[in-house]
Amino acid sequence: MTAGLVVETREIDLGDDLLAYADPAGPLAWLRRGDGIVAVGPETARVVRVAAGAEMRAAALGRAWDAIRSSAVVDDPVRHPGTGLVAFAALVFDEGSSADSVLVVPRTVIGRHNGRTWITRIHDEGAAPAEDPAPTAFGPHWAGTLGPGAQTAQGYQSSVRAALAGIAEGRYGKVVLARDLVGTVPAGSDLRRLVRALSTEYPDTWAFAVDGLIGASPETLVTVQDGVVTARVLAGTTARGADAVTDARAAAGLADSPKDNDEHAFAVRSVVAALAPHTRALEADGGPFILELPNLFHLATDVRAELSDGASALDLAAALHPTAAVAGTPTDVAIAAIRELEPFDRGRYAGPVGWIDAHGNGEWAIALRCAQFGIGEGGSADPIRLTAYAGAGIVAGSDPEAELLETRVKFRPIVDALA
Ligand SMILES: C=C(O[C@@H]1C=C(C(=O)O)C=C[C@H]1O)C(=O)O
Repeated sequence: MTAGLVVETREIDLGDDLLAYADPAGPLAWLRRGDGIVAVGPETARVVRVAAGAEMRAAALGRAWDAIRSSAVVDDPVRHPGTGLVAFAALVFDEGSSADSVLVVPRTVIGRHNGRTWITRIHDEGAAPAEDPAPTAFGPHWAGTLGPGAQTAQGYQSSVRAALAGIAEGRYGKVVLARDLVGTVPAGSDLRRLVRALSTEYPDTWAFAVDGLIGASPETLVTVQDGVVTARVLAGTTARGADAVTDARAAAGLADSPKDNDEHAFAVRSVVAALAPHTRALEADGGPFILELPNLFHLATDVRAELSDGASALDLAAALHPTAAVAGTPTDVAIAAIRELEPFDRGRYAGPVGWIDAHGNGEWAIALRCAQFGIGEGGSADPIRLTAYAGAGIVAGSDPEAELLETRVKFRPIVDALA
């Protein structure tokens, strides 16, 4: 193990756009309505990758993070969640995935919260701290291509029918099935443009970019801020209407749908059960409310609690994952059904993505409405490959065609941003 890290946070004035400081080829960012944290440039202080193995990957990352933070010397007069030593991370959905779970400590981080902006410099003991950061102009606009992946539209509907048979046989109550789209973006594309487009178009989501996983998730897996824990459960979805009348009808239909309310109740129960051992004064909103996104409506429930055992945001993300919103119920049977019915590896899609600081604060979303870019995979002249994913919860009464259409609407943020 190398020497510890030296960390220094200071308040500074920054322009409006934190993304302008990020690495165009591999942005590292977590943003919502302009607030959040962004790594300056490509340089990192530590990168931990965990491949499939005997140990749960979140536990391995947690241990690595404990070692990094316990040997760090931190000077942080700002003392705000996300200041001081901080890491971005993205974890795989399925422990058996051939993708890595990853934790990245950048060399320089800038952040903004409620009008305060700061910079954190992180370097090895004895090394020089990073220079003052400078924004770089965005590269030219680019467009990507996207087409069918391993799971075609036909294949998806067959998998939904197979899941309905599994539900009818009583093997599981709910399973979330996804499909994939694959494509490319031109070599040298400024990927910050995608992050910016997603965060502008979908302001009520977490826009994230971690190790090539880029998306805009409406679903908060968990946040921890000075001992307060929150989560936002989404399950139950319908596309927005084309005009005011059909839009209102769609929202009312969702609110009244027994199928969607059942599906939602499954998901809320799984979150409450996972948080209960680590919290007290756990409150889930009375009934679900309708969350309005530009492309669809979701049934949503906000959960809030006080941390009772000192668990970190990463610990809680690991305890919560996979929720019924992205796996199904019972969890282990649903995971087995996903392995059988999805002809691709989810990688980090539907896994936890977020950040953690040295005090255990953090914000984590479920990696939805996203694509994994193969940054650094080919030569610098090769197009960058990407895989996008979207899924839908299958319960008794689900219609294969309606579920296919739901995935199409969920792809829209990424598809539009690549057009
Ligand atoms: C699986 C996805 O979304 C999840 C499934 C939902 C549903 O089935 O209604 C709603 C929100 C998410 O929890 C996805 O976006 O890919």
